Amino acid sequence: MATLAFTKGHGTGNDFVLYADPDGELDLTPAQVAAICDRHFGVGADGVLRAVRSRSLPEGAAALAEDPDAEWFMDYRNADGSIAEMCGNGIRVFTRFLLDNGLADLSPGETLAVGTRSGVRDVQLATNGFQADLGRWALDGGEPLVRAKELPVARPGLGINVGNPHVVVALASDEELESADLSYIPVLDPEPVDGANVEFVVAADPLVRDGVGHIRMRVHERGSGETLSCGTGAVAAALATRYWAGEGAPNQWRVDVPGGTVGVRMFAAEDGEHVSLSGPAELVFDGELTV
Ligand SMILES: N[C@@H](CCC[C@H](N)C(=O)O)C(=O)O
Repeated sequence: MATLAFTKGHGTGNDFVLYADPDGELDLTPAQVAAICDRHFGVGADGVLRAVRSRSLPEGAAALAEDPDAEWFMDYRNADGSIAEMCGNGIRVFTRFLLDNGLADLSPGETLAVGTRSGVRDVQLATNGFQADLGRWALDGGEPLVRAKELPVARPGLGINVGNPHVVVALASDEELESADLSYIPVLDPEPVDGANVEFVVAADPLVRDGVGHIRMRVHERGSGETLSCGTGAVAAALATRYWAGEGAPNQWRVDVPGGTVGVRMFAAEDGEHVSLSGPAELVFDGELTV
């Protein structure tokens, strides 16, 4: 038995249990993660974020090779204990956790390099919290049909990879968005080998105002179920909507999710187009667990 000092935090309602494990001594099992995330018998969360020094875990070697400044690695687990490559809301909450615990510094205009399983991601302070450069993205995963409970017909989705896999589906109205029952896992046909997070999106009316695109979204996350927000999902949803809107569609987006609002921006970088995500990050309380 060990004592685990943890912090509960969230980004637009996507909530996490965070703990510092600088030397990589407390790698929770999938069953332990699932027990901690259980909303009735545990702390309750959509996932667990372990702050571990990149030099202290095998995946950290690739992060340090990519950027020697990536001292900290965000070891992310979904609520069911499964590993995911990336978490867009998580990286902002992770950064807040590092800063508030004196484990890292970040001044305006500076960048904090964070190791993740999808590569090193650069985080900066932003007016609404933090902004993370999620790097390159790809139309990847085809166009599976998506069936969700309470939606009358199957819809074509669009597969997008932003470090982790997503399928984005356009719905016709807010009524459709609200009536979808996401307590059931959406059925994808064909089913991606590694599964996918599924985003249901409705365009605001007007879609673009003052050069900023505006959409509303709900999500069913792989390994966590319906959540109040998914940062990488918001990024995938904005990318898919821009793709569907065609030429002239904006590179800046506001994405409303049940837990709040995040911002998405597409921009040119040396190695091609990158996409960034901005939004709030809050730490709510500290506690101790016996694991
Ligand atoms: N909530 C996250 C995404 C977490 C990982 C996802 N469930 C997966 O399995 O890929 C976000 O804010 O991006």
